Amino acid sequence: MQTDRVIHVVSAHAEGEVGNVITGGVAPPPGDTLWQQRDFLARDGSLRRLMLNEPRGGVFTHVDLLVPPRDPRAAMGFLIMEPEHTPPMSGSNTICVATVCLETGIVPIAGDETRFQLEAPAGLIEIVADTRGGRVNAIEIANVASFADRLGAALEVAGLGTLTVDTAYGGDSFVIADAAALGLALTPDEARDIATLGARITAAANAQLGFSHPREDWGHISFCQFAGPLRRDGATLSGANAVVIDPGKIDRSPCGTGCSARMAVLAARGEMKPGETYAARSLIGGRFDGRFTAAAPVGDRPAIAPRIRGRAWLTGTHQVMRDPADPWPEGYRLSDTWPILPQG
Ligand SMILES: O=C([O-])C1=[NH+]CCC1
Repeated sequence: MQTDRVIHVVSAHAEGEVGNVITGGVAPPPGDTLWQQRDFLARDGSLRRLMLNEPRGGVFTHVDLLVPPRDPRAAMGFLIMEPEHTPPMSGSNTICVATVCLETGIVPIAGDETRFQLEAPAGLIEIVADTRGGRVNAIEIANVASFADRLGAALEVAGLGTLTVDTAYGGDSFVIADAAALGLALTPDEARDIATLGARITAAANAQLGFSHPREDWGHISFCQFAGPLRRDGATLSGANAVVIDPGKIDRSPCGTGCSARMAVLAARGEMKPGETYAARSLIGGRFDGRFTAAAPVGDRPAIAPRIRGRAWLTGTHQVMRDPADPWPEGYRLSDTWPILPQG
C-alpha cells in the first residue's frame, strides 16, 4: 500500500443528508478567521475535490473540516464543503458535526443534556444536545439571524414563464418557490424533476434577482427551496419542502438553513409569530423542528433568531488515502451523476 494522504473521517447523516466530518489528517487552512479559512477552501478547491469527487465521494455528500475555533467560547470550529459551495452555515452539517464531536468524545457528554458552542464561518452556534443514556438522541442548534430579502418577486424561467418567488437568508441564501404552483406534490418520484428545475430556478434568480448579505461577504443565491403547503395546528405549522443544492441534488434533510429562511419569510408576512414552530418534512420523510424564538434584527433589517432541532447518526469511520500512482489524484466526476451547473 502506498499513500501520501491519510485523512481521518467520521461519516454521518442528519435526517438523511450526509455530512462527513474530517477529524484529523488535514492542517487548518490559512486565514485569521473561519471566514478567511472558508475563502481559502472555496478558492483552492483541492480538499473539496479530493473528498467529494468520485471515487471517495459524490454529489450526494458534504464534508466538514474540524478546525481550532477562533472564538474562545467555542469547543470546536468547522468549515463546510458542499458539492459546489463553501457556505457560512448549514443546519444538517452542524447537526452532524455536533453529533460526531459528542459521540467520539471530542466534546464530552455531560449527563442528560449537553450544551456547548461550535463556531461556523457565520459565527457562534449554540448546541443543545439531548444526551440521555449517554448517546446523542437529538441536537438543537441556535442558528444565525435569518431574514427575508425579497417577497413576491417576479422571476422569468425559460419554459415556465414568470414565477412569483421569495428570497431569504437562513445562514445561507435561498430563492423560495411555491411547489403547488409548479404542480409539484414533493413526492420522492418527482426528485429528478425537482433537482433539475431547482437548479435552473437558482441560476435564473442569481441572474435576475441576486442576493447581498448586509454584513457577510455573501453575494449569491445558493439554493432553490420548493415550499409545500402548510397546515396549522395551534402554534405549529407543518409542511414539506425540497431544497435543491447546486449543481442539482436535493437535500435529503428538511434543510436547517432552508427552514430558517422559510420561517423568516413567514414572519415577514405575519404568518408566523415568536414562539411558534415549523415542523418540516423532507422528500424522504426526514424531520426538522424549527422554532421562531424571537426577532433579531440584522442592522436595520428585520430578522429572526431561529432554532432547528433534528437527529444525526454515525455511519462509519474512514481513513481516506491517495496513492501517488493514482492517475486521478483529485478524483473525477461525470454529468450522469454530477449535474453540470446551469447558467442563468
Ligand atoms: O441543513 C442545511 O442547512 C443544509 N443541508 C445541506 C445544504 C444546507
